[in-house]
Amino acid sequence: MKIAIASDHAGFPLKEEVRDYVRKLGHEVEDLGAYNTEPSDYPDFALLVGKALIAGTVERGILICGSGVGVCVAANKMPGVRAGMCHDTYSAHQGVEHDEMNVLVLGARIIGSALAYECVDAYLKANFIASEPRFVRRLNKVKAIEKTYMPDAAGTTLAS
Ligand SMILES: O=C[C@H](O)[C@H](O)[C@H](O)COP(=O)(O)O
Repeated sequence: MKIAIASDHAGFPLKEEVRDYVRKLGHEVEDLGAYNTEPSDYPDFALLVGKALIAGTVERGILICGSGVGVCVAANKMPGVRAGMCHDTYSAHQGVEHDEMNVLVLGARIIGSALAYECVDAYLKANFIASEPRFVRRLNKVKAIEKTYMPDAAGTTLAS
């Protein structure tokens, strides 16, 4: 798969490790920064990953900040982006299988790299279970909310 990864300064050390790990798994990774620990603003990086998803240049995203909260909130402001903060492997695969999560969010000040790798593994191996009507019904409801409250974004959302 093609994956976009980005972090702010707080997420930078973990982002470097996760990026290398994802490449080792055989995926193509687009590293959208940050490129050092100089103080930066997490929305800038959430925006870059969201834009790559919306443009269709990547299939999935990974975002990292200090807690994970900031990039998660910011990414979910973009149509078609379904970001979930997962610090356990169950959420990391279930979020894709049930909710078609397309951005995995990690908090670099919360988890260590070993658990982060396992979460990334679970996330990247998982697929949305489109044959399950209840998951599709719920996802369509999420999309309907998006359409209602982001009407100006109609047409810019991701194809699912
Ligand atoms: O949710 C926000 C993120 O965790 C940021 O990474 C965090 O606020 C950065 O904190 P500081 O500017 O104190 O390094």
